[in-house]
Amino acid sequence: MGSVHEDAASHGVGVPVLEVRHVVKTFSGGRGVGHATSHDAPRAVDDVSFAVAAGESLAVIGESGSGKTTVTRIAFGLLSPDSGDVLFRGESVDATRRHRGVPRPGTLRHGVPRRDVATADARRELRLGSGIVFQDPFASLDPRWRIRRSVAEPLTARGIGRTDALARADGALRSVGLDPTLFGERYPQDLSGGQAQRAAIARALVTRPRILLADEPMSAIDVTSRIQILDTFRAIRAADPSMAMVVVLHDLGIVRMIADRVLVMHDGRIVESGTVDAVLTAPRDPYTRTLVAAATM
Ligand SMILES: Nc1ncnc2c1ncn2[C@@H]1O[C@H](COP(=O)(O)OP(=O)(O)OP(=O)(O)O)[C@@H](O)[C@H]1O
Repeated sequence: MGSVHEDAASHGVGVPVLEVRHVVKTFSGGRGVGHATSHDAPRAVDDVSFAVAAGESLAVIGESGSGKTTVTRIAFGLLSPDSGDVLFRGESVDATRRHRGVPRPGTLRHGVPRRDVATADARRELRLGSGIVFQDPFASLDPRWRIRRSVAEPLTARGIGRTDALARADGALRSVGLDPTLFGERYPQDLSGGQAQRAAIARALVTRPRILLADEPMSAIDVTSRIQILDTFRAIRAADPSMAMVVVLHDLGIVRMIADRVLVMHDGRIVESGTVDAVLTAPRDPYTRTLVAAATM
């Protein structure tokens, strides 16, 4: 494979956990009706490539509407790209579209191109091997369920027995600083925003994912609880140094505290990427300079 993105190559060892290659996404109401309306809409994501290595924490920053949520949703299999590919642990997740109509000799198995079988497997692996934390913690916690049950649910959904799953849920709650005897039996509405976000993180971690996505995990949380969320992210990285993280953020101070590397997006493209130190202390791109200057005002 000669086309591994330079970020992955420069970062070093082995196959990246997650790799995004030349991803393009346009949102358009007019697609599929025979008009060329999709050409009129700007690309929400425009030829974006990046890779995340095991143990690495990558921050994605950029102004509102720059494409951060769209590209990370594509990377984590929540949305399909128009073109490009996503690889989870070296296996293509989005190859079906790219290779459709170009069956290579010997790729048929029971009438299904083998590529499609591999892609379906890779999609499943991505789903099982990733954890996702959203901006609003209450969106990922069922209001009818006690916290312990919500945290255990990704395990019971994978066929793990209830007793085992609840014991592991208690462990996950402890790992985010929530005492399971105090919080496990509560309902989400009886938690503060910060506590609920930590419970949502516990739910994302309970399956021991290889990679965690957090999309603006602190923006719906009051300022005092943000410190606890920040500490939680640091603690979970320390507890599992091989887990990779992708965090969409807008606060550059937080980027410094929890990320190793940063991607800066602008109008659907990556305008700059590198180590947090390099990008935030000596930004090369004019747009990044504006962001950094605004943050230090
Ligand atoms: N479902 C959708 N339908 C139409 N347009 C969309 C949809 N989702 C996103 N967009 C558009 O795509 C572009 C990128 O949006 P995206 O949410 O990825 O940006 P963002 O950088 O995450 O912004 P924010 O920081 O405000 O969350 C924006 O112009 C947005 O309006």
